[in-house]
Amino acid sequence: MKVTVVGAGNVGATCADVLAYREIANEVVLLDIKEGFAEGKALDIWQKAPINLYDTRTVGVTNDYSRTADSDVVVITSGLPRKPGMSRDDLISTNAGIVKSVTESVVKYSPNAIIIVVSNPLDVMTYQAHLTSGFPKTKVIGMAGILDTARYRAFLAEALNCSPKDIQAVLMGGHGDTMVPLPRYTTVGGIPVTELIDSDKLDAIVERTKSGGGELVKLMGTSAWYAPGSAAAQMVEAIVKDQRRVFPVCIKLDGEYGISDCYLGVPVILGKNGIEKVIELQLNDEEKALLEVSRQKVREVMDVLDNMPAKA
Ligand SMILES: NC(=O)C1=CN([C@@H]2O[C@H](COP(=O)(O)OP(=O)(O)OC[C@H]3O[C@@H](n4cnc5c(N)ncnc54)[C@H](O)[C@@H]3O)[C@@H](O)[C@H]2O)C=CC1
Ligand SMILES: O=C([O-])CC(=O)C(=O)O
Repeated sequence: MKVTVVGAGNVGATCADVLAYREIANEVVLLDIKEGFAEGKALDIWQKAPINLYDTRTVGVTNDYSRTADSDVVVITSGLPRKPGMSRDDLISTNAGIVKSVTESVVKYSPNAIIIVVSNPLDVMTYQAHLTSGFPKTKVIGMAGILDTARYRAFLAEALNCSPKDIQAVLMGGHGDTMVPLPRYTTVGGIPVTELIDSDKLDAIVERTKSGGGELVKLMGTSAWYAPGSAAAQMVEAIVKDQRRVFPVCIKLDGEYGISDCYLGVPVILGKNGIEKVIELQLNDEEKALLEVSRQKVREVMDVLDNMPAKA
């Protein structure tokens, strides 16, 4: 299996590293526009192989897409990260052009790839890549839900003083402050979380999750990369090993949840064909209302893209 990661910055290099040391792919091509940058990162990851004992080949290239030819999966992380004081949506004018040009080059050389978008604003950059690629919607998907649920699970594990491994959760909606964590679908070793924690504490964790990306931007001056890079690698793994994992993933909705023509995170089964199935939960009225707020927010940013020149 061959995987390309576009963008050798913080998230892209972390993703490539996880793909390599966990031997998720046979070959990982890391590509960046900055001369020598991806070559250096890929060489560094390769030089770690004798220490960490893996044999995935990592190759770095500067903008040479011919080297990415026939990739099974392509992860797009190229684009600006936000700085303190910015929202993810503020990145749209720069990142839409980057995601568009990268997608054009990717599809030229890997017409059968599954594309995982990471660049922000995530839901709308998934829209951009879907539009530009012309691929079926099951093969152009966005990474956010695994990261957002991981943050939620990590916060819960801390509050309950238990292993994060035992916390199962699902979250829906856009990758922004209107995301919809779902306590009703959260369990700890099979026990409903609501039986283990006060509702005030749970509400505080839900709120912290929603602004989890911003918390890290404030601390570091740029956005997170360890958990995002690992989350993208986990999606690649589900696809290349046809694991049929159940994850929240951003896709285009066409009637599911009563929503059409919008890119949002929903639980899916992820396997060798990309999205194998969208899982439709029986949301209650409160959850439906929260999802509708999130849909409206993403739709507003999709409209911004729709009004940008040459979006397709
Ligand atoms: N979906 C999610 O949950 C997350 C999304 N992100 C997003 O991922 C993106 C990358 O973040 P970082 O890796 O921290 O940024 P970074 O600045 O460390 O890396 C971005 C890389 O993209 C490269 N690049 C720019 N234009 C390019 C082009 N046309 N072709 C190839 N490479 C190009 C840059 O040279 C740079 O090396 C940002 O948009 C960020 O907001 C970050 C974390 C989580
Ligand atoms: O917060 C950001 O800008 C990056 C991101 O999407 C995240 O870490 O959730």
